[in-house]
Amino acid sequence: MSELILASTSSARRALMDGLGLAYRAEAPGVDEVVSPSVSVTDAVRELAARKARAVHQRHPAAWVLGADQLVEVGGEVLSKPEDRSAAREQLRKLVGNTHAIHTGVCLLGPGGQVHEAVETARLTFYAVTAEELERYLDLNEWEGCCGSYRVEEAGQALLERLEGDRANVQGLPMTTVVRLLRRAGFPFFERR
Ligand SMILES: Nc1nc2c(ncn2[C@@H]2O[C@H](COP(=O)(O)OP(=O)(O)OP(=O)(O)O)[C@@H](O)[C@H]2O)c(=O)[nH]1
Repeated sequence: MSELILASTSSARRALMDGLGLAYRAEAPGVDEVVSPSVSVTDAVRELAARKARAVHQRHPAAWVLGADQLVEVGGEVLSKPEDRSAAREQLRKLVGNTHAIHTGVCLLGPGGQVHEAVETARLTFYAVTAEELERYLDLNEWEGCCGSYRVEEAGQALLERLEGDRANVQGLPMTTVVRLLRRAGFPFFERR
């Protein structure tokens, strides 16, 4: 099977792929993540995942390349990664006591131009916590590098009242879907090394 490359700088995405046990390596996509504001949030993550995969696939056309992109949607607003603590505070204020959607686009490009792609959505409801509790959570710095300013697999799970969907999707890769795409592409699992 051709080499598998994860077109990502995300440590959370690497951790999820490590768990799968397939041989792969990661490479930064190096693309700008700007899309037209007129594009729907699901089309935006689909396009950006494909853009990241294409950028790495152009450098390694004989490989399989997996790209992903994630955005949060709440009250009609789209959130990505916060620039700083105050931006993270603003994001979390919108999420607490509310239900938001996390959309993740994934795109798997193959050596012969094969394309397998999907967009997965999870819905999360957060407890209505006090401003003081929110400051304590911000002090943990879990907001850094995270779309929506929280980490569902770490202390941020204490904000989570209800989750509908794939928990791995919230972390950065909807692994149920990633496995489906990899199986469609013919990847063998549980190979003896
Ligand atoms: N650990 C963790 N990371 C999260 C969580 N929610 C979102 N993220 C991260 O937030 C980031 C979403 O932003 P993206 O623009 O899709 O990805 P990125 O971080 O720029 O990384 P690239 O794949 O290189 O584009 C990803 O790195 C996700 O792994 C979470 O609950 N836990």
